[in-house]
Amino acid sequence: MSDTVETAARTAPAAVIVGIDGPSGTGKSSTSKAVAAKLGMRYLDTGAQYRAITWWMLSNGIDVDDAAAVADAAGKPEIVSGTDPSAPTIAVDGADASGPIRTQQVTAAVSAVSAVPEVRTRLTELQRAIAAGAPEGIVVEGRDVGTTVLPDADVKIYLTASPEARAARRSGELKGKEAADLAATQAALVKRDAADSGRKTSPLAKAADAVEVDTTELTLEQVIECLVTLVEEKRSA
Ligand SMILES: Nc1ncnc2c1ncn2[C@@H]1O[C@H](COP(=O)(O)OP(=O)(O)OP(=O)(O)O)[C@@H](O)[C@H]1O
Ligand SMILES: Nc1ccn([C@@H]2O[C@H](COP(=O)(O)O)[C@@H](O)[C@H]2O)c(=O)n1
Repeated sequence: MSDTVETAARTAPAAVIVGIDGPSGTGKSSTSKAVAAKLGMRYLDTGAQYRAITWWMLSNGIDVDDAAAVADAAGKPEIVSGTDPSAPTIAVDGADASGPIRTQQVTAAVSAVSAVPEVRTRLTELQRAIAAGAPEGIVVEGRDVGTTVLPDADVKIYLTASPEARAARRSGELKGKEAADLAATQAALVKRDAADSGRKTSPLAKAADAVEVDTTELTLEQVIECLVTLVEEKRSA
């Protein structure tokens, strides 16, 4: 081995796998993307994949409350995630789905679809394959990354925040668009969390070895800094 190659091998940061879970609106996407971008890692939004399959079900006339029908169709759509943290993408059957998956209709239906075991099996396999194919390391965010998808992840984070803070953040996003009032936003968040935590298969839960970070009183920048420090400690260990 030449000196240059030897030095590069010694100084290259370890490719770590980071799992970030937590309830809706706690800041998983914003912080995961920023941490991955800062550290030169890939980024995977598993929620976008559940939204994508939900959008496909709705677009193809599948009754999302009919678990058997959803299970039968679970293998049909092709879901492709792009993992560049500065421009993550999601495509269904070759078409960009990044806009349609964020509609209220999809948000209202996604918990019913994500509760179906056949859907979870399909997407969990896809998520593991994407993580295994990321030599730079990857930040994967969702609801069951630390408990089920990547139980051997090097760093596990569980983000929380009060329902009031989460609703205020979300209402800020909606301002001028849908003018959702704070109470309705909070009720919708709490309802989705209850469904996601209460399902039988792989519910939203904190892994026993996850570090819990309450972001209620923290700015986005403070959360990013905290997570970058945790990942860097692991990479240099
Ligand atoms: N610590 C913070 N302080 C203030 N605003 C924040 C903080 N973290 C995130 N936000 C803002 O809150 C909103 C929700 O954040 P984000 O989409 O990252 O949450 P999430 O956990 O991924 O939500 P979901 O699970 O519903 O996709 C965004 O507008 C984001 O900019
Ligand atoms: N690992 C995951 C990730 C997401 N879900 C389901 O998808 C919904 C949408 O997630 P967002 O992060 O985009 O809000 C979420 O409410 C869950 O129903 C999941 O089950 N597992």
